[in-house]
Amino acid sequence: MKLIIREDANSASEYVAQYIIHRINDFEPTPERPFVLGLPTGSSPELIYRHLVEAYKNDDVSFANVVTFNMDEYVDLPEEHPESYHSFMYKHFFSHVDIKPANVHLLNGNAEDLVAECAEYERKIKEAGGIELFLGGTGPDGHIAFNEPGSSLRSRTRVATLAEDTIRANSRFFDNDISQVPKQALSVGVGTVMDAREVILIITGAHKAIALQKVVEGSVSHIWTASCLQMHENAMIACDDAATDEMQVKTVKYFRSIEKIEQEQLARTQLNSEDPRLQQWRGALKKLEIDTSQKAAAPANGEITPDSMTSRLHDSAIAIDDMDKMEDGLKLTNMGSRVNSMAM
Ligand SMILES: N[C@@H]1[C@@H](O)[C@H](O)[C@@H](COP(=O)(O)O)O[C@@H]1O
Repeated sequence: MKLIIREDANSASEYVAQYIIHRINDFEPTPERPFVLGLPTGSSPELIYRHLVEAYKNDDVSFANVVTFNMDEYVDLPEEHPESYHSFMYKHFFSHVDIKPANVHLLNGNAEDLVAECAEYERKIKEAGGIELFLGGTGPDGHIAFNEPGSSLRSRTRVATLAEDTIRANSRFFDNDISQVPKQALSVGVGTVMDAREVILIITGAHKAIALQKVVEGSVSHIWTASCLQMHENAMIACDDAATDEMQVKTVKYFRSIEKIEQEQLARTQLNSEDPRLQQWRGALKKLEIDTSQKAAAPANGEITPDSMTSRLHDSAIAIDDMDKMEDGLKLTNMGSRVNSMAM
């Protein structure tokens, strides 16, 4: 599992949005081979949707060949209700991008036969070739989708009953009136999420700190269902500083160091592949010869001073055959300043 930590919710969300954009663009989806994206609702992903919409408006990404499957929907709440997940998705995302309505999939919490609706949803996911990337959030009790504490880690799409904590947390969307919050929902299962080829969770805010700690540092458990990610081979959690409040400093440092090393490696790879001047420098270095016969004699007292080192460097005649043909900035004497300017 990867843990990406950013200063605040906005930068964590921006990171996730950029990541999704790269994944879609690299995939080069077509109508025959669409990118299949799993999507969540909730306040945490709102900022991600805002960044995705902005990127679409800037022509950085298209959703024309993206197929989506949402995680969950309340049971018995009319689709047009402002707090239904149908309304949420159109309000924050679908209405603002070029996604084709036929490519959007949301569970129907008003279906006559809810069990058949769930089975059909699983069938459609399979028919679409499985989910390439499932984006999710988590509740303060560590649930993923509506897989409340105690849900089987192999569960599939089904009717789920909301836990007291979730009803209380979601009452903020229903005039803080617990009695208005639906008590059941249709939800993809933990197993459905785990089948995705990649899973990303966004977890932000100090109120999610215990959940994040349990999910990352605790054991895999059906009580904190998002901990299932520990068993996924391609999972990432993006969080803000506040959400790491309950984690061990050692864990936070470790995940930060992984990201730092990856960034350094990436910068090096980009430098190698993109800068033709570096290739030129490499080619020249291969021809580097050191003529030790011309080295200055060691001082009688054997002491090596900065002065004697400088003269040795000159005398030892580092020869680069085509040095004259190189751009000035690439000559060894000038490399120090170049490396900094090329590194980022
Ligand atoms: N079923 C949804 C979850 O999928 C979501 O992750 C959670 C967190 O929501 P928020 O981001 O608003 O805290 O809310 C609901 O319970």
